[in-house]
Amino acid sequence: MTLAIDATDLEKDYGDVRALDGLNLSVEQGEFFGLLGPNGAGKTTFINTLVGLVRKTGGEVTVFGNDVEDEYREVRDSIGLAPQEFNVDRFFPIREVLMHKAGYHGVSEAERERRADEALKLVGIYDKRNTRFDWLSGGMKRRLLLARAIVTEPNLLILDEPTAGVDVQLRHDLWEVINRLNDEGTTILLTTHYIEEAERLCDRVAIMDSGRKVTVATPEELTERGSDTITVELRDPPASAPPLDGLSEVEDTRLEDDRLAVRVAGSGGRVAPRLLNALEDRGHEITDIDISRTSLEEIFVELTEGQRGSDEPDGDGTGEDGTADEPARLAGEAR
Ligand SMILES: Nc1ncnc2c1ncn2[C@@H]1O[C@H](COP(=O)(O)OP(=O)(O)OP(=O)(O)O)[C@@H](O)[C@H]1O
Repeated sequence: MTLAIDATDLEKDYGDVRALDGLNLSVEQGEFFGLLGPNGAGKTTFINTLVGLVRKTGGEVTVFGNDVEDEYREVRDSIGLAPQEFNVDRFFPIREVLMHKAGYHGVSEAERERRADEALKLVGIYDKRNTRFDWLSGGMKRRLLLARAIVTEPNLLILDEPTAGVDVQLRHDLWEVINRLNDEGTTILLTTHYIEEAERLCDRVAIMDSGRKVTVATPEELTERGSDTITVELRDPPASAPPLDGLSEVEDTRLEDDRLAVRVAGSGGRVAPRLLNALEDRGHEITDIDISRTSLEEIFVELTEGQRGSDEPDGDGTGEDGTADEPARLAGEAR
């Protein structure tokens, strides 16, 4: 099957700044694909290259087999984009904004109205249909961006930080809508700094840094790459940590009072039974056990931290859009 997105050795220079540095990335049709990376990794540049807002410097990229520059029209008609920035005609009632958008992509007049109403209902702002954009609340503006992206019924929906700065309820509402579209067959490309979002929604994620792909994997595969810590409480703790030579996964053991913390490569759940057996064989009585997993967030930091320090922080404790940084956001965003 033709790939939804296929980028080969993609490059983009903005003067001296190399935003995409030989990016190779492919997204299957029907996938829910996450694009993660610290600020300045090149995510928005990649998206803008797909939709024709940025001209690539080198390499190739196709969307459903169409070259993004030579077959610009076909590509643009197949994509719905909800951008990071609010770039909407501020003075028009939002229903008209959606109808203009549908009209631009060749949707008939009667159909435009139906599509606009359907999209507004889907994102939950139909009662605001006659309100102009700049009179909407921040959360409603995010909903509108999604409505505008889906009004053309695109095969590929691109969401550039769709939930930046929105409250938990709205985030969940948006996830529901996006998930439903994906279930119905729409390919989704999502960039986000919320790790929970990527973990929950995405079939696969690519981690980008400095214009390159660091890795592509399912969220589960990524967390498997980390270390888990098994903490065991012992009734009569020994003076020092017991040797665990038979367990090849063990990376480190620490004894603090009656608690033995054992760091293991991969899944702690898989190692725990053998660890308990080994300890019992040595005569230790176990009174409690706890397994803590490495989070995807920690893996992300590990994979991208080599690049830290190359960007200046934005200095005022807010992201680009002025929304407050939150602890759950990924490294890079909260710097
Ligand atoms: N129009 C532009 N002119 C010059 N440099 C640019 C332009 N747009 C982006 N850049 C630079 O290109 C690099 C990649 O930026 P990009 O916005 O693609 O990153 P990003 O991964 O989307 O970041 P964020 O997570 O902050 O949105 C950065 O160094 C940025 O400063």
